[in-house]
Amino acid sequence: MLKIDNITMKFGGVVAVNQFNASISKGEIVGLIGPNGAGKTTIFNMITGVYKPTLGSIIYEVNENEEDITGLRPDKIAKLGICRTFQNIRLFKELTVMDNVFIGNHLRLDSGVFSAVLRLPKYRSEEREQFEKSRYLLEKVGLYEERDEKAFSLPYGKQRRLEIARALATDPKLLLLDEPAAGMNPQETQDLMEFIVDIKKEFKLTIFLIEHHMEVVMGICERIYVLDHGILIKEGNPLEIQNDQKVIEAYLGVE
Ligand SMILES: Nc1ncnc2c1ncn2[C@@H]1O[C@H](COP(=O)(O)OP(=O)(O)OP(=O)(O)O)[C@@H](O)[C@H]1O
Repeated sequence: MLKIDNITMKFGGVVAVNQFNASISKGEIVGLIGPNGAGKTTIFNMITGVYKPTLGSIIYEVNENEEDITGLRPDKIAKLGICRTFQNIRLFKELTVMDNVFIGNHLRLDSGVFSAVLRLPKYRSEEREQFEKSRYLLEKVGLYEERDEKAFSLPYGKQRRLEIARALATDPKLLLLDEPAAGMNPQETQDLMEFIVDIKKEFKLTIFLIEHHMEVVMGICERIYVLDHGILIKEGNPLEIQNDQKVIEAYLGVE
C-alpha cells in the first residue's frame, strides 16, 4: 500500500531523515519508534506532503494503481485517502464535538462550494448523509452523548478519540497516528489500544503509528521500524525489536 524508497530530508545542515526505506501492506498496523528528535514526525510530514523529501520517493497504491505522491500537496494526498492525527491535538476547540467530525466529512462532499452556498438539493442530500455518518462515527468512538459539548471541554483521552473520529470522517485508507497515547493514563491507553484494533477492522484501515508508549507499540503493531538520528536501525516484529541489541542501546535501554 505504501512504499517509501530512500527518503532523505535535510533542513539546512541537519539531516533529519537519512535514506529511510519502508513498506507497508494493506491491513497492517505498523509502528515507528525512536528517541526524541530521531526523525519520526518528519517522516509523517513527508508522507502527508507537509515536506517534500530532499531525495527519494513515496509510492502509494490505491485500488491497484500506483501513484507517486512524493511532494504532492497535503490536500491532494488527503483526497487519495491518507489522513493523520497530530502529536499535539489539533481540534477546532471552540466548535462542538459533532461539528468537528462534520468538518472532516467535507473533504468528501462532491457538490462544490457553489451548491453549498445555494443549498442546492444535491448539497442538502449529501449533507444529510454526512450528518448520519458523523453520528455513526461519534457513536463508534463513544462520543455521541457529548455531541453538543465544545471540543475543549472534553477530557484528554476523549479529545484524542475525537481527533481520530474526525480523521475517519475523511474515509482514509491509510491512517497515520502521531503519538495517539501521549498524555494518556494507563486505563485510557488500554482503551485506546482496543479502539485502534477495532477501527482498523471496521473501517478496513492500514495504520502507521508513532508512539513512545512501548506497551502500545508492542501490543498492537505487527511490525515496527526503529529510527535513530534519522537512520533506520532495525525493522521487525515486536519480539525481534525487543531483543535487538542496537535497539536496546539506542532506545529501549534509556527508558
Ligand atoms: N522544520 C524544521 N526545520 C529544521 N529542523 C527540523 C524541522 N523539523 C524537524 N527538524 C529537526 O529534525 C530532527 C527530527 O525531528 P522530528 O520532529 O522528526 O523528530 P521526532 O522523532 O518526531 O521527535 P519527537 O519524538 O521528539 O517528536 C530534529 O533534529 C529536529 O530538530
